Amino acid sequence: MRTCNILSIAGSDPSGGAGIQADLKTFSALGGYGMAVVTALTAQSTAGVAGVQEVPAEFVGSQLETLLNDARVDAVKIGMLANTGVIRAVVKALDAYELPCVVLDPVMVAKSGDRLLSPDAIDAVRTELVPRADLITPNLPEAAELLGENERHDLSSMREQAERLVELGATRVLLKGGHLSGQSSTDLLVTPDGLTETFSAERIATRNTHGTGCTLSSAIATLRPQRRNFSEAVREAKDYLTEALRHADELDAGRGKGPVHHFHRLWAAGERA
Ligand SMILES: Nc1ncnc2c1ncn2[C@@H]1O[C@H](COP(=O)(O)OP(=O)(O)OP(=O)(O)O)[C@@H](O)[C@H]1O
Ligand SMILES: Cc1ncc(CO)c(N)n1
Repeated sequence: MRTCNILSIAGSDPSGGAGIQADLKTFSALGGYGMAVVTALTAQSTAGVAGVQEVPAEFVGSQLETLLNDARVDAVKIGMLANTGVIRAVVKALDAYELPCVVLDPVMVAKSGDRLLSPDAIDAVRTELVPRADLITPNLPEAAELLGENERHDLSSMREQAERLVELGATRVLLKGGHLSGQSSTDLLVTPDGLTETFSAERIATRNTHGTGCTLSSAIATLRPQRRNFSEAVREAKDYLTEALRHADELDAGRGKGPVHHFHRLWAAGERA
């Protein structure tokens, strides 16, 4: 099978734990070929975000047009978009090039608490981007923001919120439970036929969870074209993330909330030997 091209449209995280850096590592680790359109530079470490320099929307559009006039793309992962202008440039490209397998991580706030999306851009995410995605992967605060509701922390309310996000126009919703507490870390997938599937993994006892959301959405985007359906891709993406979390404490990438450990599965398993 030919190698899949996976495009990340996201912000840069110099610490390598989140954003395009995490996305590209994930694409490679799972056998994809990574491409990246940068929407914003952040001055960021494991300790937090010191500043954001947004890429002008026209230049995001120019990056997309230049790339997509040349390259075939099998799946897209969308992360930090910063503002409404950038969202519109991305929407334009999604429509013009009819991009397949769009996984939208509606990034709003970093784990450190710093804002990565202007509050006045939430409406454009909700009305223009959510309906164009094949899958959205909000965490609990992002789901609440998109719905204009309070944040909920129990599985039955999560299911109701995921269903309301489908009513809002999302094709599929993976509502992530990383912000819950307990022995396991559970995410809920609601599909277009209204079915809910639960994905549970052992909760790894580590403070190094920087970029878990970026890693999960990128893993799903990489695996979906290589698997039969989203359900299989999500299951395997979560296994990959849990393994990356299990090895996170082996890294020494800063003194704050460190990144998860991406490693090349094919090489690690000796399959290329
Ligand atoms: N300690 C943990 N052990 C196992 N899985 C975890 C843990 N923390 C988060 N996860 C999983 O990581 C994925 C991302 O969830 P989370 O809700 O933390 O995303 P996020 O807040 O968008 O992440 P970020 O903003 O750091 O990119 C989910 O599949 C969640 O279940
Ligand atoms: C650039 C970037 N994208 C996404 C996240 C999500 O945590 C982050 N911290 N930084």
